[in-house]
Amino acid sequence: MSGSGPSGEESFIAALRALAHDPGARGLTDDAAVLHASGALVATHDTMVEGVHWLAGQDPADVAWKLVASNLSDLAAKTCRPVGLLLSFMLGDEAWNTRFLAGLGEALAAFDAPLLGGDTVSAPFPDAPKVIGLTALGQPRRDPPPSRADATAGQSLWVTGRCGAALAGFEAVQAGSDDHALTAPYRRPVPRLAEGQALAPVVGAMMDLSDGLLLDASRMADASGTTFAIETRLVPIHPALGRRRREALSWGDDYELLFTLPEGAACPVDAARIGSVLPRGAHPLLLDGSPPLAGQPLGYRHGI
Ligand SMILES: Nc1ncnc2c1ncn2[C@@H]1O[C@H](COP(=O)(O)OP(=O)(O)O)[C@@H](O)[C@H]1O
Ligand SMILES: Cc1ncc(C[n+]2csc(CCOP(=O)(O)OP(=O)(O)O)c2C)c(N)n1
Ligand SMILES: [Mg+2]
Repeated sequence: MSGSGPSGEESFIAALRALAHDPGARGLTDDAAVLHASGALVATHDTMVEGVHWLAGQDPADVAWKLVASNLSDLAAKTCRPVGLLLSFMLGDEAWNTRFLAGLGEALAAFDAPLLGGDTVSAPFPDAPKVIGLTALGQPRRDPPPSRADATAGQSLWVTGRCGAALAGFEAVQAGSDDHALTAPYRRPVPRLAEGQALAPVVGAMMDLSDGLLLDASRMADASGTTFAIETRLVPIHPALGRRRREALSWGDDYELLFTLPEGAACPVDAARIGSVLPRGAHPLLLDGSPPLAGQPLGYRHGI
């Protein structure tokens, strides 16, 4: 250590040590973590950017929670239990770092996810927009785990939860609401880990939603070379979005599971049947029998 007291980086890593109990983390004192894997490992990474994924004034504890939850949602879609997380963190002021650590600790405990390591860097100037990332590793219940490409004609199409819950929460946060039940789906989404694992024996294709049901469904249809016929009235919608169904289906940030089941198979988790898989036609999606109107966004896409 140079200088007198600990740096922001050293203080932050010291605080992280209290959250990194897994022996593989080596007390966050080594160059790298060590995993003893038997069988397949699933790996995913998601980045979050201030102003893109969260509002500047939000509680950093919620930001930490959502970073963990959005990554674990990808693991859930591959039927995994989490076996390790690696955090990429940009330091803020002391209060920001402290609240982030609090939310991180809550999420690690809630989802039984071991923190194994990561990296901590300074911001280039005070109040620079933050960029944070997380890598998540998981062990799937099934090998190979389900893919986005595993949908076949004749299967039924299902989704967990209610679309539009995150948009309703986002608008409430923007409006300064302190209604925690309304804002929670945006601030603190809960990854469908138990559902993903319970679906392992029976599921066909599976993916997690993040960019909006319509865009993600069209990606799954494309990946599997099929067409998805969705009956939009069957999609559960958050009551606050009752009159804005199309937005609820395309805004995104609802970390739910979209999956297919063999025709006639019973669904082992709480989910809604929203349509069926057809042989590939001219379009990836049919909504109530017709392709979506051109020019209306299907979901959230970066860089446009
Ligand atoms: N910068 C990158 N480097 C390597 N692979 C990437 C990068 N960005 C995205 N991918 C890969 O592209 C695929 C689609 O990514 P994405 O749309 O972000 O998936 P998800 O919605 O599940 O996070 C994934 O396999 C992901 O790993
Ligand atoms: C401040 C703010 N504005 C807008 C949104 C909406 N939004 C931003 S990114 C995104 C989609 C999910 O993020 P992405 O990086 O595409 O996740 P991935 O698909 O890689 O899991 C949504 C719905 C938000 N979450 N927060
Ligand atoms: Mg991604």
